[in-house]
Amino acid sequence: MAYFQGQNAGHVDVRDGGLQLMISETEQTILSSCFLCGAVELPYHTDIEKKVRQKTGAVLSLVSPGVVLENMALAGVRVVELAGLAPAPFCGMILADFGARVTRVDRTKVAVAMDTQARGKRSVALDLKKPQGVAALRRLCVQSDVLIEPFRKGVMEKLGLGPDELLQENPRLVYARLTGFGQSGSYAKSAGHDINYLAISGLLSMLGRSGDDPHAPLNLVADFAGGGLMCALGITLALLERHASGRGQVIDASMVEGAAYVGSFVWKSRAIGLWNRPRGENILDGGAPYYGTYRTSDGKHVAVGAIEPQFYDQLVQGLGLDPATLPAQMSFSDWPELRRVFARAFASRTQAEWCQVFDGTDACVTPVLPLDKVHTHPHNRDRGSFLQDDQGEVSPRPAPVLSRTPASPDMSRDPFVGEHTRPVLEELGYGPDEIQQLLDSGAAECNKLAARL
Ligand SMILES: C[C@H](CCC[C@@H](C)[C@H]1CC[C@H]2[C@@H]3[C@H](O)C[C@@H]4C[C@H](O)CC[C@]4(C)[C@H]3C[C@H](O)[C@]12C)C(=O)SCCNC(=O)CCNC(=O)[C@H](O)C(C)(C)COP(=O)(O)OP(=O)(O)OC[C@H]1O[C@@H](n2cnc3c(N)ncnc32)[C@H](O)[C@@H]1OP(=O)(O)O
Repeated sequence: MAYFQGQNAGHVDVRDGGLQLMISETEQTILSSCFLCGAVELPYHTDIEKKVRQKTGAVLSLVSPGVVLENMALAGVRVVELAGLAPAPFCGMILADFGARVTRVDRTKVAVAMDTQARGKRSVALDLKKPQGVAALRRLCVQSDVLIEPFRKGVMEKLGLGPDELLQENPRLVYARLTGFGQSGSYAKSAGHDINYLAISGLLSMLGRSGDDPHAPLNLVADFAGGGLMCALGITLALLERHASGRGQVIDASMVEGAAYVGSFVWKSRAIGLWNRPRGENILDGGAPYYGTYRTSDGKHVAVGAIEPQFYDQLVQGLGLDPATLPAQMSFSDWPELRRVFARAFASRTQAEWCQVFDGTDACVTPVLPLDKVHTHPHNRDRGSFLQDDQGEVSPRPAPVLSRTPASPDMSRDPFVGEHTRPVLEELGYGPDEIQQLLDSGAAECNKLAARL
């Protein structure tokens, strides 16, 4: 534990292998591994935080008289994310939020990155159809802990970048393959998107209103819950296991299976009769009048989840209804009538008025908030559940919150394609002439932020 008592730090510079803190005229070097372990007391300085976080994934927190440098959970983990569509970028963002250094490999000759989940990442542009581009990626993977590849089965093998090759060169590599259908099976080489994977998982057949066709909930379940998030879990598990074995492994992350796994409750609760009615007529799929949404007099909505009798009683009371005049809560055949009674009641007041009635009770009634209102709702505001980045964009904070080493997402602007090609190639040991040759051949591309005219 290195202390610098009471100094007003000049600034910090992070070099490979340690932190160099220039304090007034004295330069102090804190030798530590890249995996900054433990805590280091440092005098607080405004720009230290951003530099240290961006370079090491460690987070500074202000304590008197200095700051404590705590690693984020994934500090020191080096991730290569091959640019793909929504799921892989989400996986990369999760890892970056929790301290990993994520380098996204973009295609060259691409004006704008498709990655809208790019915070905290670096971007290198390599043409993997050129041998030098493949060679650069191989060198990057040798010096990395994780590779996330978002392509259909067989693409990486065609490029000579399959698991056999890369794990041969780096046996510690966690090689994550995020696909829709997995690395085997008759659909393995087929194109698809979230809704296709959700359909094959079985879950889509359960989603939708009574009498309507199956309806996918955005592209949340297969792409994100069963895809990017499940892949991040697999990577974390493999990294944990590597501490014991010292070896990497291949992760076959199929979004069909990830979505189905997320939905295990549906399979596991059929025996208790939770899903034995047609789609949209069960308790949790929109069938029950006490588990759904209702329009209020101002055209907004409230969500009702009053399942248990003791909560249902508070719902009825808050609505000002006489229980004696209502059919039994679990009388399936009376659910349409009960829904009409609730709908009439909710339509008599505004959303805000119903919040005054139900906030603080156990009636399980909450306002349906639009995206641009969630961060100002008192509950979310008090917890800081949504963040505003340097560009003013609001988005969810990383979850879950770790008490001692919480995620600290980088709130600066997203990288543009090829922004970090040169520094990354230098880190890999390429000299100026070699880098120039890569650029001249088109195997790599460096881009600078276009001047704002
Ligand atoms: C529902 C979601 C989809 C969300 C995506 C949307 C957010 C966006 C989709 C379309 C966008 C809009 C559109 O682009 C038009 C506008 C453009 C404008 O600029 C912005 C606004 C737009 C409206 C734009 C807005 C949005 O961005 C969109 C709406 C999902 O379900 S995503 C999940 C998809 N599935 C998977 O990820 C499973 C695994 N992957 C696959 O199965 C396949 O990759 C996939 C997705 C089927 C695509 O197949 P494809 O044939 O295209 O590729 P692959 O077979 O994987 O092969 C990759 C080839 O690329 C080569 N390659 C890769 N990296 C490099 C490199 N650095 N250099 C050179 N070459 C490279 C690789 O070698 C492969 O080449 P080959 O084909 O020759 O082997």
